[in-house]
Amino acid sequence: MCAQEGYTKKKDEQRLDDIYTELYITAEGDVHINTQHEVRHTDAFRKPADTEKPINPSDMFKLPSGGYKPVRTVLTNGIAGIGKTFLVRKFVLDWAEGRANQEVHLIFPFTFRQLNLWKEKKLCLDLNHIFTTLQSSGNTNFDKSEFKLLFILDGLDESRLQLHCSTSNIQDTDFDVTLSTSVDVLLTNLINRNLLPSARLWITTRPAAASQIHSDSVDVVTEVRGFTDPQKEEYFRKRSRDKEQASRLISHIKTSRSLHIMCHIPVFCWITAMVLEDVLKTREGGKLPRTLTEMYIHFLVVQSKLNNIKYDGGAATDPHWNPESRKMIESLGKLAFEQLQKGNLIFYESDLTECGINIRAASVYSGVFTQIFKEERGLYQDNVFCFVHLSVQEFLAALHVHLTFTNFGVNLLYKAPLTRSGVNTKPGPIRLYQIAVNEALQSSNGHLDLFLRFLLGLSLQTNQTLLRGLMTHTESSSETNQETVKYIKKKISDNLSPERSINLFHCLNELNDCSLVEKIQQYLTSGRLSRNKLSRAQWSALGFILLSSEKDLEVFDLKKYSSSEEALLRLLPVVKASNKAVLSGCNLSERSCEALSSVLSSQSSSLTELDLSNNDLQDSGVDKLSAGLKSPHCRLDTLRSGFSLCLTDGCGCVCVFRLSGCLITDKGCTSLASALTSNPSHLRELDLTYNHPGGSGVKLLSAGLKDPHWRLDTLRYTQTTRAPMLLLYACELTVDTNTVSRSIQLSDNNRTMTRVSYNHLTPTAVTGERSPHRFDFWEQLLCQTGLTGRHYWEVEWRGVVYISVAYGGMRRRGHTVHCWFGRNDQSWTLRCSEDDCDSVYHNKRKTDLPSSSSSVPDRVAVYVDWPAGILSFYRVSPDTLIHLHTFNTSFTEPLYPGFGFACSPFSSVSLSES
Ligand SMILES: Nc1ncnc2c1ncn2[C@@H]1O[C@H](COP(=O)(O)OP(=O)(O)OP(=O)(O)O)[C@@H](O)[C@H]1O
Repeated sequence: MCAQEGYTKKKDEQRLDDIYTELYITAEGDVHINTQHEVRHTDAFRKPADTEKPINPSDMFKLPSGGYKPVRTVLTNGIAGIGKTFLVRKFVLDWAEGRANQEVHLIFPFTFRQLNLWKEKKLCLDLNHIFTTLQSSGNTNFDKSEFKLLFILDGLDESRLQLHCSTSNIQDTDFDVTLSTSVDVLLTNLINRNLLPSARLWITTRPAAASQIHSDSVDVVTEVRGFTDPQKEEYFRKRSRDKEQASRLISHIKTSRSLHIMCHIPVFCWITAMVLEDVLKTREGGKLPRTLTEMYIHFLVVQSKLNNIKYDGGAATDPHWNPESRKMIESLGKLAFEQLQKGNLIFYESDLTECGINIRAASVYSGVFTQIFKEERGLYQDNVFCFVHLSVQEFLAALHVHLTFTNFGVNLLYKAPLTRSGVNTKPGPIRLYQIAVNEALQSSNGHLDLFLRFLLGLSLQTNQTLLRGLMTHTESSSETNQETVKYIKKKISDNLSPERSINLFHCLNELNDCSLVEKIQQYLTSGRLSRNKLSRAQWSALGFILLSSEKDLEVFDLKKYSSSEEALLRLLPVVKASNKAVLSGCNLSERSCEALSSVLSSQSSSLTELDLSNNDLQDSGVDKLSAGLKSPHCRLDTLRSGFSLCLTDGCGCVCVFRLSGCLITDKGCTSLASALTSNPSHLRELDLTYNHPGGSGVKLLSAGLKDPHWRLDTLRYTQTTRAPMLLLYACELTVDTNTVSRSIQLSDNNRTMTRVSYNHLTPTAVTGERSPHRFDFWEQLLCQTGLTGRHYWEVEWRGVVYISVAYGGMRRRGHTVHCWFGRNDQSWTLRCSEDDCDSVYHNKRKTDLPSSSSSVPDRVAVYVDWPAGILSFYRVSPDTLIHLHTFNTSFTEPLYPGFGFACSPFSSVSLSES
C-alpha cells in the first residue's frame, strides 16, 4: 500500500510501511460526544484507566477494560491531521498482509469523502451477492454468517449525508437489503445497528462532529493523540534518508518549545519537515515558525518557491511570488473557500471552472502545486479534485477571505444584501472577525474551526509580513486584534461546549494573546466548567494550548486550574515543561506520585522545584516518588517538606521538593534514604518538617548526612510543636448562645457544651426564645466571631462529636443535610468518637483517617489560615501536634468555629484556656 502524504507523484509511491510511524492511541474513559445526552456506561467505559495505557492499533476492537464482550462499533476521535486516516490505512494493510485481525474476513474501507459522492444516488447493497459467493452453503442470513465483516467509515466530520444517528430512540426496523436505497439510509441503519448488527464498524472523526452519533450506538471510544516525543523523532528519521539531516532537523525543532509541542500532530510534522528542509538549506538558525498559521504560511511560500524553480525555470533567489503564482493562489483560495462554505471537500471540473481555473490546465495546476492540490480518480471515473489535506483547504480558504478583504475591501463573510455595485459593503475588520467567530460557533460539526484559527492568525502583522508579495498591502492594527481578543473572551464566558471553548483558546493563541493562560485558569476555576465535565481529550487539549502558548511556564500552580488529581494527571506535560510546580493542597494521592516519579526520571523534564505539601501522599506515595529520585536523569537536589522556602544555590538545577503535612513516617524515610543511596549526587537539602518521621527514619537520613558520597548537607525534620502555635495564633472562642440547639447544655461559664436528651433537660439547658439563628434539628452550635486570619484553638472531647467550622450563612432550620456540619459546601468537620478521630467531612464527602494514637489525651487542635485556604486538624500530645488532616480550599466568607454532637448521650466538648 502506498502512502499519499502529499508527496510529489514519484514519492507517492512510497510504501506506507516505510513511512508509517507508530501513533499514540488511547481509550477514552467516557464518551464526550453528545454532552446533552446521558452517557451510556458500557463495560468499555466503566473502568476509567488509572493511567492512560496506549492501545495497539490491532487491538482496536478489544475492550480497553480487558473484558470479553464483543465490540461492534468503535468511534475514533482525533483532531485535524492527527493521523486517523493513516491509522485506518495501516490497520487495513496489516490485515491484508496477514499481520493482524485475521478473524475478520472482509474489510470495506470507506471515506465519507467518497461516500458524499453517492449522496442522493439510489444504491442496492451488493452484500447479497458477496455473501452467497462467500458462503458455499448458500446461507443468506448475514447475522448467522460465519464471516466477520468490518466496515470502516473514515472522516465523519467530512460527511455531507443526512445521517439520523444522534438520538437514542432509534427505531428497530427490518431492513431489506435487496431493495435499493440511498447511501444516507444505508449508513444510518448500519450505524444504528438495524443493518448487519453483527458486523464490526469503525468510524473516525474530528471531535466536533462526534455528536452526530449517539453514544448508545458506540461500544468503545478511542482517541488518536498523535506522536509522543520519541515518535516525533522516529517520524523525522524515517522520512529523511540522510541521517545527518534528520538529526539537524530534530535538534532544530527542539530549540522551540512550541514547535516541538506542535509536532505531536503528524500533519504538522509533515509540513514542518518540508519547511525546515528548505530553511536548513537556505539559512542556519533564524526564527522558527511558532503557530499553526505561521507554519502554513511558510509551507505556502516554500511550495511557491519550489514550483518556480521546478516548472518555471526560476532561481532560488527569485522573489517568492510572481504574477502567475499569485493568480493561482487566488483561484485556489476562492475554490477552497467557496467549497468549504458549501461543505464540499471534493470538487468537480465545473467547480474549478467557476473559480477561474482552466480545466485543461488543472493537471498543470495539480502538477505545479502537487502538494497543495491533488487530482483523484472519482468513483465514476469523473475527474475529481481535492486538497492534499483538509487543513490546507482550510488555510487557503482563510487566506482567500483575508486577501479579498485587504486587497479589495470586500468582506466575504458579510451576508448583507448586495450593494448596487454587486459587492458586499465593508463593515470593517473588527466585524469581519466577529462574524467569522459567530459562523464557526454556529457550525454543528465544527467545519469552520480551523478556518477561523487561520483567519485570525492572518490578521497579525508578523504573519502578513511573511506573505509579502502576495498581498498588495498589509492591514493589521493592534486595536482590531485587541477588540477581537475581547470578543472571543466574551464568547468563552458564554455557556459554550468545551470543544467550542477550546477552539477559541486556540484562536487566542494564534492572536498571541498573553492573557490566554489566565483565561484558561479562570475558565477552570470559575466553576462554570468543573473538572468532572472535561474529558481526558479536552484536558489534554488545554494542556497543549498552555504548552504552545507564548507565555513562559516558569511556575505551574495546579490550584489555578483545579485542585485535583485528575487535573494534575492530564496536565502532566505542562508540569514537565515548567521549572517550578506548586501542587500543594490539591488532594493528591499515591497515584500522582507515580506519575510525578516518571516526570522526575524523564530526561526532558525541566522541573527543578516541586511543592507537594499538604497532600496525603503517605509513605506509599513517597515510595513512588523515591523511584523517580533514584533515576540518573533526576535533577532534584533539594527535597523539602517544610513550609519554609529553599533558596537556590546559584548553580542552577536546584529543586525544591516540599512534602509538608504529607503523613510521612519512618517507612517513607526509608524509601527516601534508599533512593539517596542509589543516586546520592543530586539531593542537597531534605526537609521533612510537619511529618512524623520518628526516630529510626531520622536516624537513617542523618547517617546519610555524614556519608561523603551523599550530596545532602541539610536535613530538617522538626515535628509540629504546640508552643509556637499557642503563642502566635491562639484565639479565645465564645459560644453564640443564639445558635445553640435545645439539646445542648452549656456549663462552666459556657465553656463546656454537653449533649443531653430532652428528658434530661435542666433549667441550665438552652431554653431561649425561638431564634432564626438556632439549629432547630441538628444538635449543633456556632461560636461568635467570624475568623478571617490565622487562628488556633484546642478542645477536649468526650463521646461522639463533630469539631467544625462553618460560614455564617449555613442553614439552621430543618433536618436537611444543608444544616448538618460537613454535609454541605458551607462547613467542614472532624468526627471524633470515643478516643479516636476517624474521619473528616466536607460537602458530603467523607475522608477516612488512619487511626491516631489512643495514648494521647482526647484533645484536638484546629488551625485555620483563612487567607491561604488551610484548615488543619491535629491530635494534641503534650508538646507536639499529630497531624490528622488538612483541607485546602479558598475560603470566601468568615469562618465560625462550631461543634456538633451525635446521638450518644453526654457527648461533650470543652474549650481550652488559651
Ligand atoms: N502514523 C503516521 N506516520 C507518518 N505520517 C503520518 C502518520 N499519521 C499521519 N501522518 C502524516 O500526517 C498527515 C495527516 O494525517 P491524516 O490524514 O491521517 O490525519 P487525519 O487525522 O485523518 O486528519 P483530518 O481529520 O484532518 O482528516 C498525513 O498525510 C501524513 O503526512
